[in-house]
Amino acid sequence: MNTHRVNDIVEEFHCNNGFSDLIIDTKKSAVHRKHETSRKEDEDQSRLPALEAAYTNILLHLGEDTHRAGLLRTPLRAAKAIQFLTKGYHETIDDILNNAIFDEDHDEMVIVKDIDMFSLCEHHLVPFFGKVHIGYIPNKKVVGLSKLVDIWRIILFLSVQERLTKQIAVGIYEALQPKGVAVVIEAAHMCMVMRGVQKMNSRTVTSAMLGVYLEDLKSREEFLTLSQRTEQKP
Ligand SMILES: Nc1nc2c(ncn2[C@@H]2O[C@H](COP(=O)(O)OP(=O)(O)OP(=O)(O)O)[C@@H](O)[C@H]2O)c(=O)[nH]1
Ligand SMILES: [Zn+2]
Repeated sequence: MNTHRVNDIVEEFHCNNGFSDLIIDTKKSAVHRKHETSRKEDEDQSRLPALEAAYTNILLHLGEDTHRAGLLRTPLRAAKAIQFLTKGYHETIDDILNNAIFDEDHDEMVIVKDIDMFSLCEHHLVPFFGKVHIGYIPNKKVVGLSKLVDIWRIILFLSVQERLTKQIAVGIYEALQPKGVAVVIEAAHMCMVMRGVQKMNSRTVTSAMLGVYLEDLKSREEFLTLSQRTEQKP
């Protein structure tokens, strides 16, 4: 594998996207993490009144009566909901994977597929959602399978599907240093379903490949075949 090439791709990704400290973090101590979590909870709390006021304003500009019973607590609820739906800003792939990486002499492909995902389209602030398939080829280290599923929690923020796909691949690559990482996302964009072109059944498929998946066609094909295969139910 051409390690330099992968490192260049990873570095370029950080430079172009400017959120290296968002998702790919250097190893942090547990105490540091706890401290950061409570600092971010305080930050969220302090931002609630402004968000609440903003939602009141939106409702007013939609011509709503913000004093009617059904809407009285809506701005606060909506403010808390948007904070939840963007809570990925506060967590990193390293936070999720780091405690469950262990030594294992396994060098065959591992695939976890059909992971439910939700995110918000940064153009229209509406959801896109679907499935993530993740494959990696270990390099003496494997990660707890449920931790890969947990990645759905940290991809809650404003994004576009292509960037998000690469972000997951780069995050796993940096945390696990495997021989290769492959990520595919298949998602429906509500901005194309509920408005715009109104295509109910359109799906967007994006992929990101790093390490051996970049150069070895067989590994890439094996991942794509296995991740797309629908199992027959007994
Ligand atoms: N590449 C990419 N495009 C996206 C994603 N989410 C939304 N879009 C597109 O972003 C584009 C924004 O285009 P604009 O013309 O600026 O906005 P718009 O007038 O609201 O576009 P329409 O959605 O076509 O009505 C649209 O083509 C959307 O379909 C995404 O994750 N990736
Ligand atoms: Zn959109």
